[in-house]
Amino acid sequence: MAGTVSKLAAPRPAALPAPSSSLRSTALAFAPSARRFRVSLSGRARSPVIAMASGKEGNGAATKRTTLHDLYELQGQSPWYDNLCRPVTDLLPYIANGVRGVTSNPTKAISSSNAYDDQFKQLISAGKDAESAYWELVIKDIQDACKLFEPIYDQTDGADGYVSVEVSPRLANDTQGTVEAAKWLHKVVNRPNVYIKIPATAECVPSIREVIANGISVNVTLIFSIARYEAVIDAYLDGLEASGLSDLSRVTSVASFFVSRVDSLIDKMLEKTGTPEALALRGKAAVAQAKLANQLYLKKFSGPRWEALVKKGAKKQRLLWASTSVKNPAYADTLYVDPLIGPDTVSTMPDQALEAFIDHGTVSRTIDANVSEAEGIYSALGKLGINWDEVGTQLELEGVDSFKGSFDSLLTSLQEKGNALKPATL
Ligand SMILES: O=C[C@H](O)COP(=O)(O)O
Repeated sequence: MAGTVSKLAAPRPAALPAPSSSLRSTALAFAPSARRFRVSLSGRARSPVIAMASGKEGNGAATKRTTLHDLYELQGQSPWYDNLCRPVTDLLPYIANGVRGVTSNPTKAISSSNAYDDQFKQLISAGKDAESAYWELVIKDIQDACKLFEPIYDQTDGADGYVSVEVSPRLANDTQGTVEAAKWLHKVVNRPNVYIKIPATAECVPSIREVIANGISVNVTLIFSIARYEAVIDAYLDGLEASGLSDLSRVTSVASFFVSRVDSLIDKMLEKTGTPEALALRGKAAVAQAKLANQLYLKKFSGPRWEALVKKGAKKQRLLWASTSVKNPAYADTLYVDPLIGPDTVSTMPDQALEAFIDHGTVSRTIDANVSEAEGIYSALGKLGINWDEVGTQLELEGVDSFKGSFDSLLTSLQEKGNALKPATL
């Protein structure tokens, strides 16, 4: 059973094109009852969706229309897939089922799969060191994925159909290093629909401004608080203004606001407080803050300053909901998707969230519903001692540390693997 479309759903905006028929021809019949994740030949956990896409269970039937198509066509929200790994052609059925962009985590992809082994061996044999080899593996995936999403990018005149790749997490506190890395990555990937991912750390907010000013499209990641989100929007606006470009239509950006991690941390704090009032607010902080972020977006992308940029073709920096998979099994599995639906937004979902939404998500405009309730929750949490800026700082530190940690450990393991290969191959 596909998810239901709300009777209140707005009519499809005329400007939004239907999914490409060529993309939709890929066979996939989603089976909501097929909950088991399988292990593919590459060793990576695959969802039933992917298994069918590989042809092992596909029946060659026409693509089934899903709630993902409704999400975009009825509500103007772009569903993206929060997972990019080899073979990149595994993305085709996702695209056919309504996915319109992809966020990547190369460290996770490479460390959990043996599909990179052959290219890695070739690179080491050719004399590359482990870190150069890492970037070549990443760049190949990103270029291949960009090609798959190019039709969406073209159909939407550069508004959608992006593939996002991060600069080295080791640079998360290095303003100029991040600028140089972003320029390099943009140049070597050399695709119009790549987003260079830069973290919203205090040090990298100026990098965002600089990279945008250089005409490079950016996915700003690791945003956890309203205060930092406002600084990110300002960096985007400043960068557009500083660019000197007469046509701003090809410099775009998404602001990745992390959702579930906010609840994970605040829930713990509320449990520590332990009062009935505190306990009643568990599972409510993340969505409330996200709704308020959207209010800020509406305010900042309006008025004379923004209108002057629109005259030069500027596109709004869309809010992208990240960290959308539910961490507390007691919560509804679409908790971080259903209440955050609205126009000109993106929701990037890993397999579990994507499948839950296809199966029983509700397509209805929710992002600007119950805003005063969200304000009430935000302020009640403040009165209970939750300091939103401190929550943002803690989550940012944890996020940066975790990305750096996995990057470092992958590079160590690639170095060991490379050293082990050398005697046999050189
Ligand atoms: O979209 C964001 C990242 O993939 C992180 O998600 P996560 O908070 O579920 O780890």
